[in-house]
Amino acid sequence: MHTEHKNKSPAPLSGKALRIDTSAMYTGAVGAGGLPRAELDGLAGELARVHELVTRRRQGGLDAEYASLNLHEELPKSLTAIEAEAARLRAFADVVVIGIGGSNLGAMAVLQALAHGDRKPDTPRLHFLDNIDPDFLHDLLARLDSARTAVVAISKSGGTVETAVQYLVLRDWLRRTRGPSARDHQWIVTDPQQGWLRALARDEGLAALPVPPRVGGRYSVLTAVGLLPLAAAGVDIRGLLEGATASAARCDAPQAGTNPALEMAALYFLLHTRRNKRVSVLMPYIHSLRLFGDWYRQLWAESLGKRRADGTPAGTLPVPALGAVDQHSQLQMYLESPRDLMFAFIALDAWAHRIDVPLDDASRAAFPFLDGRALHDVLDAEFRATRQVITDYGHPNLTITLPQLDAHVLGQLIDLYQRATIYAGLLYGIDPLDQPAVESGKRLAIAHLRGEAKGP
Ligand SMILES: O=P(O)(O)OC[C@H]1O[C@H](O)[C@H](O)[C@@H](O)[C@@H]1O
Repeated sequence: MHTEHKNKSPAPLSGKALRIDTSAMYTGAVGAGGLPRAELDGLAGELARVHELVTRRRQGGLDAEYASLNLHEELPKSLTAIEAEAARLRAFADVVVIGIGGSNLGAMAVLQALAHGDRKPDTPRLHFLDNIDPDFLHDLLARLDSARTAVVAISKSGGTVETAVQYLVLRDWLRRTRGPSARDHQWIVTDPQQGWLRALARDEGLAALPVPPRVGGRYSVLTAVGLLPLAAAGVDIRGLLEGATASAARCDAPQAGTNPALEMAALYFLLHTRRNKRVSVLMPYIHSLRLFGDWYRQLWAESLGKRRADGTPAGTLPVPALGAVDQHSQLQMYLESPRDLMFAFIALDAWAHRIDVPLDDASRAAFPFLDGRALHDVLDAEFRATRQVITDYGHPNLTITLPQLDAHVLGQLIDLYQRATIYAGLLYGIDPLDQPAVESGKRLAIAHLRGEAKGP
């Protein structure tokens, strides 16, 4: 498979590692709203316990309870199969990817981050369908030529109703327009044994890839769920997994000082439970990480938004934001209204392109401070200024700096957040892998469709 990654010699891992600066999470930087370092030190025993739990629960590869933490080791075995299906998808001009929540947020985030919405040569256009919107779907179908369109239905459970209904519409469209060859335009990614989509793939002999049974949707971007559409779009999926591998190795220690995922989890947990910081804003200063915020929101919210054994709520409300855009939208409230916020910024060291601000005499007179500056200088100044005022207002914050934006670094970022989320769940004493409350809503929606629901 052609990938950028294979065409260049891999950079040394250390040079490509993302950096995490947590200094502004502490009282020294933000005053009473932050943590004294001693409080983190006081959690050392608890962190060692949680680390031990994770180590135990991830033993056994894909059969482990925490199989999602083993994907960087296990998925390389499946890459040949994933890449073979991706190569077949690349014969199409358009690929409609149907899936919702964990079954599409990761792929959308990675694609936006690495392709900026552009299409690489010889790759299909990807169209993601998650929400049900008859008008949107109507217009999409009106634009597509079924002869040149493939459909990929992705659902871990294989029965999510939003995904099922839209897949049925697309399948019907393919059957009406392509007849018996409609089959050759369909791909399924789902549980290897169970669910409606798996039975269908079996009965109709459709191309299908498995999602490891013990990997839940929001932890599945590094399985065929994310990797198949991403590989079809020409994303360096091996680079993603290598980045996750580097992060996993880095996040293996039982102490916060040498395990960034454990440290992040501990700081969020302590700031929530001891300083009442109930909202965690993720604010990249990288436009193409906008959808990464949506992926983070599901990961954090569904994993941690639960009741603890003593009845108190676990988890902070994840709020995705985007610099510099949200300086002009949310910053006022961040600064002056609630006192219950903490922030994670994501910044970038090396942009792929330099664009200078071209000044003539009149514009130089209006903006003398822009003389000799490039666009990234402007963004960087805004990032530093915003972080400074947020710090001055007493909000704890950390900064993750990406050396560059490529598949390897993104793989690190994904792994870091997945690990931190699981550690945080265990610190709260809840199960970071389930989502029981969501299931009751699903059951009720079905009752409404059956006409059996009692509510309004
Ligand atoms: O992948 P699926 O089984 O279709 O599930 C899609 C989504 O459905 C549910 O609402 C769950 O709460 C999510 O965690 C999941 O990602």
